[in-house]
Amino acid sequence: MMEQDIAELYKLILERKNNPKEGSYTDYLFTKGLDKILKKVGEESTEVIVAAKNPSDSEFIYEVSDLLYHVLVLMVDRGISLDQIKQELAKREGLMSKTKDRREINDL
Ligand SMILES: N=c1c2ncn([C@@H]3O[C@H](COP(=O)(O)OP(=O)(O)OP(=O)(O)O)[C@@H](O)[C@H]3O)c2ncn1[C@@H]1O[C@H](COP(=O)(O)O)[C@@H](O)[C@H]1O
Repeated sequence: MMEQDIAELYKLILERKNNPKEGSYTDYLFTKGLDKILKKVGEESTEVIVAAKNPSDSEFIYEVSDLLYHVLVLMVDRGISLDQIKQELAKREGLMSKTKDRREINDL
């Protein structure tokens, strides 16, 4: 479900990139360009770090959502798809399980 929602948001952001919509914040970011998007990713990352130290779950969830959105905007701007991230993670899954097996062998 979560994966689907993120894919839907990615698609909508991509749609904004391809068909700019007046008044859209996403469009504003694409118009400002990469440096502005990077600044937002930096700011939102800091806000996640601050919120993580605060006991309020709702603030943390809010800031993670902001960061996630801005990272998706960055990916679209750089022309990177969700599938490319999935492939990288899947590759690691294979590598990690091999590393784990090796560790288990060394532990014998
Ligand atoms: N998920 C988001 C989302 N998360 C955060 N934001 C915006 O990110 C901004 C973060 O707030 P800040 O105070 O840090 O920034 P700001 O002062 O508004 O603006 P800056 O000048 O600092 O960039 C807010 O304006 C939020 O509206 C988002 N804007 C859009 N979306 C989704 O993106 C899709 C496309 O929406 P439009 O951009 O409206 O077309 C829709 O599904 C939206 O729900």
